[in-house]
Amino acid sequence: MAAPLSRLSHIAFHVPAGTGLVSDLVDKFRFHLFASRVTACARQLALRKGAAVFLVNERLGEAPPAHTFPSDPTRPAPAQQPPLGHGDGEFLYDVSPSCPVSTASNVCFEVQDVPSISRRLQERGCPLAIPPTDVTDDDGSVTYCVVRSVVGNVSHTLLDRSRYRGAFLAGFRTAGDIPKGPRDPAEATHFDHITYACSRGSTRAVLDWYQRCFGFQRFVINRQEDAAEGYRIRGHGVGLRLTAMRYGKGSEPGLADDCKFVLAESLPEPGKNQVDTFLEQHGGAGIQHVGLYTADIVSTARALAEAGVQFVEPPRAYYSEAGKAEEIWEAGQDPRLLSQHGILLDSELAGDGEGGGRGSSPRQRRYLMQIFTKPIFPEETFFLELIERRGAAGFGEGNIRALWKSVQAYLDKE
Ligand SMILES: O=C(O)C(=O)Cc1ccc(O)cc1
Repeated sequence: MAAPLSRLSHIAFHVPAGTGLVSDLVDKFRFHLFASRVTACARQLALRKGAAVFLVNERLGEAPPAHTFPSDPTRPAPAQQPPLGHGDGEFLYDVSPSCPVSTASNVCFEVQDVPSISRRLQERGCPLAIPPTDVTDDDGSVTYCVVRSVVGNVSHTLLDRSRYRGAFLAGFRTAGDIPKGPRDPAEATHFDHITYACSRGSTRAVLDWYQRCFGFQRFVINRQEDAAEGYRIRGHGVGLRLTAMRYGKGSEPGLADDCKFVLAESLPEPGKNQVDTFLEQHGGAGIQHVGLYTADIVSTARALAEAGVQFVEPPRAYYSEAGKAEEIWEAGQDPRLLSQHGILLDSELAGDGEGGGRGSSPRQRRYLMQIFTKPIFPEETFFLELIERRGAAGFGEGNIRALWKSVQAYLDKE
């Protein structure tokens, strides 16, 4: 049996110190800092928005080799004593990704039994980057291990925090204020999906690895999808193969236990290509973007834009394309409002894709709305997305083409 995952815990970034990611997440994306760990060589900050948690790992100064820290007397003493069970030289609960640029490189899952999962992974030929390790502080203990995936620099930390009472993980201190007051207009509730930019021809191996190791199941994201080839979108400058998988059973779209994984591979087409641009500038495959779920995309997009988040602009013709305004009205939305904020809408009739059919009448329109930020690092690599699903579990061709064109326009300008 593959190793069962209970739920997504957080997604970790690795960035050089002083990149401004933490201040952007707090000031622009309205995440709340809630836990921190600082040593002489690393700063680790945990930020939350609803159930979506990012851990930002910043390397401070020169890093000691893993095996000499923390006992090497020639190294400066850590500012905050690392707790027992320190697995890696710099970053607790993670390995340093070999990546020359800022990157989102760890998707961390909660599991029930780390030692038994570690054994199963090793039996399946997956060597562990960090073997089962206990970390203890005054609030209890956490057990974790780290496995490197077959996608570029992506690792997975698997952790059990059932014996931990603190705000985040053992070794971290509580930081920041719990937000009070009225509902946040910039609300987002959880991670909807994580999209990997994969190298050409690697999709099958990635699917097989996640299925073998963690029991992920492929799911169909669009009716036009081919069982063997995935969902191919080609022509008019777009060349993309999408394939999706999930680790849970799949629930109603919009629930927090339903984070999906999307594999994006480029197909040969003339012109610049956002997946290949990512691979080039990131130095290999990795997490290209993360979709943050919101129940009210218009308010969230408005509040984030007012706070300084930069979104890519949809192609000028998007809202005036034949039938687009009608499609938006039929979905119960206002095309003027969506165009004002640059939000894309794609609808499907029941029967398209695989998800969302439960409880909907046979001709009911299901749809999703999306908006994409510009890359958040200096390179054209990682970006964030806001997504609101109204019954649609997959991804529509219209939005993907529009996103592709807007990103291309943005890349061409750079
Ligand atoms: O629409 C989404 O959020 C996807 O995840 C599909 C996708 C994946 C990669 C791209 O470069 C563009 C679109």
